[in-house]
Amino acid sequence: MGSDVVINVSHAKKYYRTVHAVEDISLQVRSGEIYGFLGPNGSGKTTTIGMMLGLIYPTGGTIEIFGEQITPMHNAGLRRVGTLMGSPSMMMAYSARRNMQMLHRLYPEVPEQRIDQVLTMVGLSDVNNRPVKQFSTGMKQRLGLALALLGQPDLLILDEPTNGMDPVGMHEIRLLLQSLAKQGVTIFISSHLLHEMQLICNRVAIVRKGLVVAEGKVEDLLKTEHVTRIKTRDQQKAVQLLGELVESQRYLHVNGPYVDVQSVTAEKIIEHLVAHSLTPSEVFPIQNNLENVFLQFAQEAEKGAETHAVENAAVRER
Ligand SMILES: Nc1ncnc2c1ncn2[C@@H]1O[C@H](COP(=O)(O)OP(=O)(O)OP(=O)(O)O)[C@@H](O)[C@H]1O
Repeated sequence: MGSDVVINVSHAKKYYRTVHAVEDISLQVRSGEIYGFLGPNGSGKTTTIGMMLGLIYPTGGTIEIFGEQITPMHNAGLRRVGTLMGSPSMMMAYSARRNMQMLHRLYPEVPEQRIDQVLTMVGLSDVNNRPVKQFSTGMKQRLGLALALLGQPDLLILDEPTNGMDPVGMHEIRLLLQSLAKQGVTIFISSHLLHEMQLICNRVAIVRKGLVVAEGKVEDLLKTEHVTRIKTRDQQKAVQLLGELVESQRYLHVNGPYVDVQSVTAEKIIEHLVAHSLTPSEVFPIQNNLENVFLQFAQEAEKGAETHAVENAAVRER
């Protein structure tokens, strides 16, 4: 393992009786990265983070943070980690500042002025004396982030930190995370908001049903063939015709009134549709996004599973 690897998850697995929450997840996060752990609800993100934080016993695999193995019995590697997971625990009747002061007792080595510094960083300095019970969900998330930052962590592990935030709040948190990364803090962040994460992450793992379906630098994952977005008066017919053009159905995505087509030139698309009397009303190139990447890999995995099932059935019939 390279010395700059901060998180090393190797074949992590978690089964709850018949539920395979995490099937097989491996990933490595390097120092100074903003690493996105992305996937839809129920794909195993929180369970994986629970294992990373030594809260859940893995069924299999290993997890190392700062080179130290993490299990519920061994969590020394978490000394340099700040976390935000679910609803952060805080005293609702107390102010944000008082909550920070209480946590500060656990960090005697951290100077007291860090409290103000962190409250300013998360944009809560103006309301720091208001009781937390008056805070909106987004403000509570900010305070959760402030609590996570108090101990000057080298690594932040955040589970859906922008939950309940409006677009302005999300933007501010994005800027904050980027500035922390610039200061050398490594950030591991889970989210189902692929568009949002595309804007800040250096690398991502996209998970689905407890498996990593795509992993790598965001720019590499997006660097696929160009995508053309088209609109016609008969979407069903367009999908059928375009299906004849593309090598695989995974290159076709229906997006509201549009169909996104990958791996075929706009000229070919127009020619084919016009030849079948379906002149498109709109044709324009779009920037690929992580959502398309996810859909593409998800369809591939689905197809793989179907083929597997058909093959198994064929074997059973023999
Ligand atoms: N303690 C548990 N017992 C049984 N099943 C569980 C348990 N915890 C999670 N699961 C199941 O494991 C799967 C993965 O859940 P997990 O919460 O890790 O996903 P997630 O990607 O974080 O989703 P979300 O964003 O909705 O929290 C889900 O099907 C969930 O119902």
